[in-house]
Amino acid sequence: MDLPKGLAGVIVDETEISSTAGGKLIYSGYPIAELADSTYEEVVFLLWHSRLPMKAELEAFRKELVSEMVLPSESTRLLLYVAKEPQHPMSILRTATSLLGTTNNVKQDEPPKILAKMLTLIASIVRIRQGEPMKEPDPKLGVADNFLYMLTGKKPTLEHAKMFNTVMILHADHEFNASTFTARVVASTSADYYSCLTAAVCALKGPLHGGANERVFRMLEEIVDNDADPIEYVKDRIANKLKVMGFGHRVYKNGDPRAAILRDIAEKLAKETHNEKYFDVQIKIAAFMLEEKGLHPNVDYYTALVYHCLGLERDLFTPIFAACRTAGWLAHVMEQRRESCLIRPSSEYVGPKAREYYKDHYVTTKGDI
Ligand SMILES: CC(=O)SCCNC(=O)CCNC(=O)[C@H](O)C(C)(C)COP(=O)(O)OP(=O)(O)OC[C@H]1O[C@@H](n2cnc3c(N)ncnc32)[C@H](O)[C@@H]1OP(=O)(O)O
Ligand SMILES: O=C([O-])CC(=O)C(=O)O
Repeated sequence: MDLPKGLAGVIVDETEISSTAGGKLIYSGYPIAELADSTYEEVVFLLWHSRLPMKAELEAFRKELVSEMVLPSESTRLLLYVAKEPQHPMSILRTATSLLGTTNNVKQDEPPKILAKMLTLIASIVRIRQGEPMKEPDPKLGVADNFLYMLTGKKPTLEHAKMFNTVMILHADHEFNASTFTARVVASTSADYYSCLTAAVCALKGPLHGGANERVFRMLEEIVDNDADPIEYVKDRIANKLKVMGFGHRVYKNGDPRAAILRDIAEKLAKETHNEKYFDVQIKIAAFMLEEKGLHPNVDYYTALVYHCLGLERDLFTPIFAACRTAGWLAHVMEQRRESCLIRPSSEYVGPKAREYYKDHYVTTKGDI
């Protein structure tokens, strides 16, 4: 049977949350380029309620999210223990997400609290690692602004906050990507929110999915630090059958609509923070990949440089992606729960047939008796 590998192109269910049909990304009907100027909380509201919030609703939602950006003391205590270990922050996040679901006072939490606490978890991992005290959220700021503040310990400028809002919005959802689908499978068994999110974090961690952004910047550093020729570097990877991280996409074969927006932000920030050397390398590699392989940059490619220019360390890039995508994961978990239908596909068995155990067992154990 000719099966589509990795479920490529297979429509497994309906969703009202987002669509990539025709290579265009929309959240609940709105084109991503229009939403990019919004705030993260407005977009989260849209993803969760299928409509834009009224002014008062939005302000109440912002306040609720920001006020919940503190961790229960049990989580902080355990996090202090786990986050001190020299592990990748994505591994710590995996454990910490699960941990969040075991502390009694958040067990029954609803999505706004869970989202706020996921952002705080990631900021806490950073602050603990740096041996710095946690910053309290500023009740006057928005969610993305506060998240950036808590990550870096510095109040962001208006322009940086706006850029970070855009990045968070662009990462908030992407229909049935691998981590979201994972969350939906877990949700379909009626498991709790934290089980769904822990599973989603695990799926996002891999380099073919969310783990690519960190590897993009590792590549840029290797090239710049060694004064290497970017094209020779990439040619070498391709000759060795290695992927060039940040390129290609399962659904966008003619370009990722988010990449153009992110490219502009990366260019502006690179100029402002004197990181043009990385941006120049990115432009050269992007031109080569298109020309030679017909592959376009995906969402991870320019985001890596944006995060670097905002002062964020390379191994935080994927956890920050997880923070942004938590909004989408929760939207899909809620939608899947409403459906209340177990996801359990079928497979075609291609292993050996019609074997006889007693006969084979006699043969395999004969020599041992
Ligand atoms: C948030 C996100 O998850 S966005 C994706 C982030 N991941 C990355 O950036 C990792 C690099 N990219 C990839 O591994 C892939 O492009 C994926 C996994 C994202 C998409 O994979 P698929 O849709 O299955 O495409 P597939 O892997 O079949 O690629 C088709 C062809 O392009 C090649 N190709 C695809 N991406 C790349 C790449 N980044 N570098 C080099 N070659 C590539 C494949 O080797 C394959 O070539 P072949 O036909 O000669 O075997
Ligand atoms: O949709 C996908 O396959 C990958 C993803 O999560 C994204 O591009 O945001």
